[in-house]
Amino acid sequence: MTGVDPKKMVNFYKENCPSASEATKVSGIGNLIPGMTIDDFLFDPCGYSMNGVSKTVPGGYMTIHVTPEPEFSYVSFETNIHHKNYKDLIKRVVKLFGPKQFVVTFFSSEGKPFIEFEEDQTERSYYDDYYVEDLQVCRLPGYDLTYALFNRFPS
Ligand SMILES: C[S@@+](CC[C@H](N)C(=O)[O-])C[C@H]1O[C@@H](n2cnc3c(N)ncnc32)[C@H](O)[C@@H]1O
Repeated sequence: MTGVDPKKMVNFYKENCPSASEATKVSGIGNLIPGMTIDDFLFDPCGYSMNGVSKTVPGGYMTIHVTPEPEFSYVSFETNIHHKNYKDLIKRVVKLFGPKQFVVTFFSSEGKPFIEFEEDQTERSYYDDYYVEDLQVCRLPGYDLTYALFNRFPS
């Protein structure tokens, strides 16, 4: 995610937030995926990283890194935890950070690419306030990789 909303970045500055666990809580990161043991870190003067391991899904993890400086703001999110509805998960992640642009890379070994966007390739698909700028589906041996680039509309 790039061009993230500066108002949503205030929690990732030490002068505004007393601790990493507070940043995890007030930013909403702590509620993204339930049942995680979280190891989080707030850099000085700003910046945030967290790694979470699932208490219930063996080997399940999530990780988030936040670079809040407005000149080059960037947030990454990654998880291997299976979700019935990835569209909903991505929507919730994007809402926490309000980026101007974001990229989704989606790996699936179940023969199911990121279907919600693959179905509508004739016109630009919309996703809340975002449109799909680019969409590529690579069918690789044993898994599919979907790449999608989203831009906020109007940009
Ligand atoms: C969260 S770290 C992670 C960077 C990594 N490239 C990523 O996105 O996975 C980047 C943020 O932490 C801040 N930061 C402060 N001290 C740092 C340090 N010693 N090493 C790395 N980042 C630091 C940077 O200014 C930036 O806002």
